[in-house]
Amino acid sequence: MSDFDYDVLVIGAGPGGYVAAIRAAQLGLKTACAESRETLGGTCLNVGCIPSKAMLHASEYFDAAANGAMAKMGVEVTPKLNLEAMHGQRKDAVKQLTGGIEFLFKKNKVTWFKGRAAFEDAHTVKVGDETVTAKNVVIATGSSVTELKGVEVDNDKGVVVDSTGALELAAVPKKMVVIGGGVIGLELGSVWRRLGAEVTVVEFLDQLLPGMDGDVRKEAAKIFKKQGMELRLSTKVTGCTVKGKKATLTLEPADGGESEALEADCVLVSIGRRPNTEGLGLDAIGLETNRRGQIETDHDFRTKVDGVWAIGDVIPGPMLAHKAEDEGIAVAENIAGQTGIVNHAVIPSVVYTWPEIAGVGLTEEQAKEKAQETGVKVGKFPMLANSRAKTNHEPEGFVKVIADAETDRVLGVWCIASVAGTMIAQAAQAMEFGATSEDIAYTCHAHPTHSEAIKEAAMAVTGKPIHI
Ligand SMILES: Cc1cc2nc3c(=O)[nH]c(=O)nc-3n(C[C@H](O)[C@H](O)[C@H](O)COP(=O)(O)OP(=O)(O)OC[C@H]3O[C@@H](n4cnc5c(N)ncnc54)[C@H](O)[C@@H]3O)c2cc1C
Ligand SMILES: NC(=O)c1ccc[n+]([C@@H]2O[C@H](COP(=O)([O-])OP(=O)(O)OC[C@H]3O[C@@H](n4cnc5c(N)ncnc54)[C@H](O)[C@@H]3O)[C@@H](O)[C@H]2O)c1
Repeated sequence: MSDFDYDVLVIGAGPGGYVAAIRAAQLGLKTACAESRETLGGTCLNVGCIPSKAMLHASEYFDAAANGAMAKMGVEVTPKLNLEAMHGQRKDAVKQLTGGIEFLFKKNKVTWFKGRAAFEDAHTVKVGDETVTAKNVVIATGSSVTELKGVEVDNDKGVVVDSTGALELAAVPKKMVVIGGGVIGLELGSVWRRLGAEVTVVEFLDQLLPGMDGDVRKEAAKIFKKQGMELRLSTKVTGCTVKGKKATLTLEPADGGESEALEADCVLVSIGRRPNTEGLGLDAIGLETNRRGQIETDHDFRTKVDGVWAIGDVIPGPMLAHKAEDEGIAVAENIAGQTGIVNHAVIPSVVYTWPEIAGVGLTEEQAKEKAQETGVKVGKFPMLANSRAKTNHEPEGFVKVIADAETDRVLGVWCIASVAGTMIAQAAQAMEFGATSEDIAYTCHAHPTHSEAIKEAAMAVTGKPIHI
C-alpha cells in the first residue's frame, strides 16, 4: 500500500499537463490532474492555438474571396461576413477538443480535481477544499498574458483587449492597433485585417518576430506591409486613454523622442507571456523562480525539490504547445523510471499567418556565431520557382537551408510559404536524424508539392538547384 493517494499529481491540464497525465496513466501510474478552468486543454485549446487557428482559417476564406485571390482562379463571389457564425465554429472546435481531453482522461483513468492547486509540502497539494497527496507532483501551470503598464486590458468592453479578448470581438473594428509585432500580434492582427479592419502594428524592436532568422523577419515585414498592415517599428507605447468606445495611445520612438497620439477602436496588447506561479505555494516547498519568473529544471524536468517536476510554459524555452507536449511525455517516462528526452535544439516554430512562417534549429546569424571555425553554407530557393506554389498563385516566400560548411550537417531550416507549417516537419525530422543537406537533396520528394522547395534549397547549399 502506497503512502500517497497518487503516484503522480499534475497541476495544470494544458498540452504539457494533460499529456503528462495521460502518459503517466498509460505507464501504469495512479494519476490525477488538478485544473482550475471549467474545461481541460489549458491555454492552447481554450484561448490559444485552437481558437486562433479557427479564426485564422475562416478569415483566410473570407479574404481569398474578398481580395480577388479566388477570382484569379475563376471563382467569382462577393463574400458576406457572418461574424456570429464564424465565432460559432470557433466555439464548436474548442468544445469538441476540450471535451475530447475529458474523454481521454476517463479512458485512461486520470482523476480530474477541479480547482486551484497550491502546495502545502512537496507531496501534499490543496485543490479547493480537498487535500491530495502524491509521490510525484508535476507543475504544468503554463503562462498568462504579460501586462503593459499604462494600458489596461478590459476584454468585456472590447476596446483594449489581450489575445483572449481579440478572439471574441463582437464586431470588426474599423481601426485596430496591435502592440507587439510577435506571433500573437501578427496572427490575430491578420484575422481582423482580413475581415476589414485597418491594422497598425507597433513594435518596440526594429524588426518583427524576434528570435526568427533575419532574412525571414525582413521578408515577413515586406509581405505584411503589402497586405495592408501598417508597421511602426522601433516604437513604444507609453500610455493609453479610453473614452467610450475609442482608445488614444501615446507613442514614442523606442530610444526616446517626441511623442504622438494614435487613435483606435480596438487595441490588442500582445507583448509576450509570463509563467504562472502565483498562489502555487512555491514558498511552502522552498522552490524559487529565476529572474524571468520561470521554474528551473534539470534535463529530466526535475526541480530542485525532490519529487517535484516542471514542464511547459512555466519552465525556460519557447512557449509552444508541442514543446510542452513532448516535455509532458518525457517527464512521465522519467517518473516511471524510463529515459524521457526532449531535444530542445530541434523544436519547430510556426506563425500561422498567410503565408505561414516556420523555422527549426539555428537562424543564419546564430549558425555563423556557433560555427565560427568551420563556417556555414546557405541554400535558398524562392517559392516563385516552385511549380505548385506558382500554380496555386502563392508566389511569396522562400526556403532557406543552413548547413555546417565542413560536415554539411543541417543546422537550421526556415520557410515562408502557404503551407510552411506542414513543410517544416520534414526539416525537423531530418535534423533529428542528423541529416546533411545532401541527404535532403537526394531524397525523392513528390511532385508537384511545396516541399520540393526544401529539396531545392538543400541542393542550393552546394550551388546546384535545378529550377533557378
Ligand atoms: C492566442 C494564442 C495562440 C497560440 N497559438 C499557438 C500555436 O498555434 N502553436 C503553439 O505551439 N503554441 C501556441 N500558443 C502557445 C501555447 O498555448 C502554449 O505554449 C501552451 O498552451 C503551453 O502549455 P502548458 O501546458 O505549459 O500551459 P497552459 O496551456 O497555459 O496550461 C496551463 C493550465 O494550468 C492551469 N493552472 C494554472 N495554475 C493552476 C493552479 N494553481 N491550479 C490548477 N490549475 C492551474 C491553467 O488554468 C491552464 O489551464 C498560443 C498561445 C496563445 C495565447
Ligand atoms: N503560432 C504559434 O506557435 C503561437 C501563436 C501565438 C502565441 N504563441 C506563443 O505565445 C507567446 C506570446 O506571444 P506574443 O506574441 O505575445 O509574444 P512574442 O514574444 O512573440 O512577441 C511580443 C512582441 O512584443 C514586442 N514588445 C514587447 N514590449 C513591447 C512594448 N512595450 N511595445 C511594443 N512592442 C513590445 C516584442 O519586441 C515582441 O516582438 C510566444 O512566446 C509564442 O511562442 C505561439
